[in-house]
Formats: sequence, structure tokens, C-alpha cells
Amino acid sequence: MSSISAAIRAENLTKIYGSGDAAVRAVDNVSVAIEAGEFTSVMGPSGSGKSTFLHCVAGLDSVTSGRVQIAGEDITAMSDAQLSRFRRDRIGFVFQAFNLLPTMTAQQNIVLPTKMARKSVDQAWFDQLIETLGLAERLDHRPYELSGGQQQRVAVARALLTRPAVLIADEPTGNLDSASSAEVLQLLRSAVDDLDQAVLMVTHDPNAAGVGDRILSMADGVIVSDERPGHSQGRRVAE
Ligand SMILES: Nc1ncnc2c1ncn2[C@@H]1O[C@H](COP(=O)(O)OP(=O)(O)OP(=O)(O)O)[C@@H](O)[C@H]1O
Repeated sequence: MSSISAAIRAENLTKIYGSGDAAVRAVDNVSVAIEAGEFTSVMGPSGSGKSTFLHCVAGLDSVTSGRVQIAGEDITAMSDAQLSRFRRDRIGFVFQAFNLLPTMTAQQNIVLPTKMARKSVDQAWFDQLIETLGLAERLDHRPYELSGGQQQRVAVARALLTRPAVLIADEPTGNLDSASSAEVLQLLRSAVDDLDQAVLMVTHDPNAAGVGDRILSMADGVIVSDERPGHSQGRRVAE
């Protein structure tokens, strides 16, 4: 785990909701490094802290204590304005609800974050993404003219166009049938293999998690196992 290459580094990350008797330690002193070019899934029972962990790591929620670094930058030390700029420029998001703008075409949705960042679209990268994601025939369609799987592919293209340091996916296949799920997971897989992205995905689905390289399992706010199913050196984490 070299500190230079880690896409995400959480150090003693703790998130407590509420206070006094009502306090909930949703994430409890978690330290983990996630490397670039790696597809990591977070699993665990409902209430184990997966979403809270993901949101803290992505700068969508504040931390109670500890630090989060993305691509070497400490996001827990940033002001709100710095953080929203950083999120826009360096973090790609894919959610269960596709969150596409209904009045815009697929193409307009994909380039929207780049335009909002007042950057010009890298046409070669756009073309490569569209090719990889199989969206060439769909660019002029509006979301309601696309299947769920196609909408999620548009959301993945939108997330990747800005070349984020990390792609954060929260139950990205939660609304999809099994064929579309497999397709979207394969796209996330090729984002890692062909486009060298780091992907961090929360999922309840063991099959979805199995597409990744590494599975972090959470229980009661801590990571209780950290395994690489394709490798023999999967290990239990002693807390
Ligand atoms: N905004 C909040 N205010 C108070 N408590 C919260 C808040 N968000 C989450 N929690 C609590 O923190 C704990 C972890 O919740 P979290 O949503 O991170 O779990 P999860 O593993 O993602 O669950 P699920 O799989 O059901 O989405 C739970 O006990 C939950 O009730």
C-alpha cells in the first residue's frame, strides 16, 4: 500500500450521528487504502455503515474525526467551496437512481458536468467512452427513450468523462434487471481494466461484488473482512 498510488485513503475515519444516548457510531475508526486501478466493493448488512462510509469518503458527508485523502489530497481539511469543486473535478458518482436530466439528450447529460466546470470536452476521450459503453446509437435520445441499463450507462459515461480520480457507485445495479446489471458491472470492470479508473461500489449483491477485485465487508461501522476473491491471499481483518 504505497501512499503515492492510493486513490482513496481513510485514516481513523469515524462518523457519529446524534449525541448522548442517541449517538450512533455509523463508521467506527476505519482505516483503509484503496489503490488506483482497482475495483473495490463494500458489502455488509443493512445499517452496517456502508453508505455512511461511502458518503464520507466521497465528501458528501462530513466526518466526526479522522481523515480522508483522495489522490493524495486531504478532503477533510477542505472548505465547503473547495470540497464541492474537488468533488466536481475529481470524483465521479453513479447512484441507484440514474439522476439524468429528463429534458436533455444522453449526449447533453454526459457532457453536463464538464460544461459546468467550464472545461472543454476532450473529444477523443468522449469517443472512447461512448465506444466502450456502447452508446453511439443513443446519444440523441432522452432518458425516457432509453432502458434502465442504457440510462445507467449514460450515467457511467457522465461520471467518467471528467477523468475522476475515483468513481463512487452506490448500489448502481439496484434498479436494474439481471441482464442490465451484468452489462453495467462489465462497464465498471472495463473502466478499471481499460481506462485505469479506481471504482468503489456499495452493493448488497454478492454477484455484483464478485465482479470486482476486492470486497470490504462492514459490520457495526467497522471493516470486518478485506478479501480479494481472485487471489489466495484474502485475509480477515483483526480489529
Ligand atoms: N442521517 C442519519 N442520522 C442518524 N443516523 C443515521 C443517519 N444515517 C445513517 N444513520 C445510522 O447509521 C448507521 C449506518 O447507516 P448506513 O446507512 O451507513 O448503513 P448501510 O450499511 O448503508 O445500510 P443499508 O444497506 O440499509 O443502506 C445506521 O444505524 C443508521 O441508522
